[in-house]
Amino acid sequence: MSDIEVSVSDLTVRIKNKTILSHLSLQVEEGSFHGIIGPNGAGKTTLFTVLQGLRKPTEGTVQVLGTVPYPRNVALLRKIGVQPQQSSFFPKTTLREHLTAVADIYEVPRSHADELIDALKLDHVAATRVESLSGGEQQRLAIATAVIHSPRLLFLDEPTAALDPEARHNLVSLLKSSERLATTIVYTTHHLDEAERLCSTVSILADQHILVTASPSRLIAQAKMGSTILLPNALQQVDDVAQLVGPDSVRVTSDGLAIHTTDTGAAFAQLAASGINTHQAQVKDGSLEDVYLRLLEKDSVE
Ligand SMILES: Nc1ncnc2c1ncn2[C@@H]1O[C@H](COP(=O)(O)OP(=O)(O)OP(=O)(O)O)[C@@H](O)[C@H]1O
Repeated sequence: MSDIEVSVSDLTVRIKNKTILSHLSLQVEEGSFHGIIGPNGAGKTTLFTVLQGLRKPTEGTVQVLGTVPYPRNVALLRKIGVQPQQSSFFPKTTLREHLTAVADIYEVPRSHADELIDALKLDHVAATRVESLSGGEQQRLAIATAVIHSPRLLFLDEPTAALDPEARHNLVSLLKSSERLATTIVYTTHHLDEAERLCSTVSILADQHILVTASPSRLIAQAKMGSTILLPNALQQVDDVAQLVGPDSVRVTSDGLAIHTTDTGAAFAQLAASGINTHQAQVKDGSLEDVYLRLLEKDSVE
């Protein structure tokens, strides 16, 4: 069994008499890529500030790498990595000068800067001033800054926010080879496709606490979401299909008939036996986004 790198038990955070987090519990295992996902204002950043020792818990216990992060613990700071805001880069320096200065502050060899420039594909802009970098390059520099001292645990708060699709794709591919960055990564995102691709474990934060923690595949399997079969050439047979699978399981979409099923094999056999046109049919399995939306819907009803 892996060690627990972050352990939060019954955490409540109140800011100016407003309860932001209430009775929240969370465990992050060593070696995991742990995503915290939740709606805007759910308290993800607040949770990060508590884990990083920037905010005192109102109630509950928090341990990070076996120690209490608040009040700020210098020994712990050397073992964790936090991506800085772009406004925290040293002004007027080039990318390489910035990273070298951070290496000096942490008293690690300056060669770390060059290794990260290479690993994060920043060679072509190493001599560019930090304020002239593109959004994607600044985001990669922020990650390099966070990991230059080889932290065990890395916190990334929406690292791919505000990136164009190509820059986001490139950063996600980089994060996927995360063993270069840190042993354990805790990150937040609003891109659920990205979380499904990257995370070994996902926690859903809503209604002031963690609703569920599991691997994306387990969450999808447990939710028994079923699959959607898209039939682009069967629009004229909508009545026959509705009779066959039930009217609640079929929808007319601009791309064709969409059938919801929990047994794709049986559904195809049934459609073929009834002469439904299955030419160019596509199957889409349930996604983390489907599970998330369903959970939040249920949570708001309860
Ligand atoms: N210093 C503060 N004073 C007052 N309210 C605060 C403070 N910090 C956070 N909050 C409130 O706490 C709630 C949670 O904010 P937080 O930034 O942690 O959410 P989040 O999940 O990170 O949101 P997002 O996904 O939009 O970034 C919000 O309602 C926010 O307004």
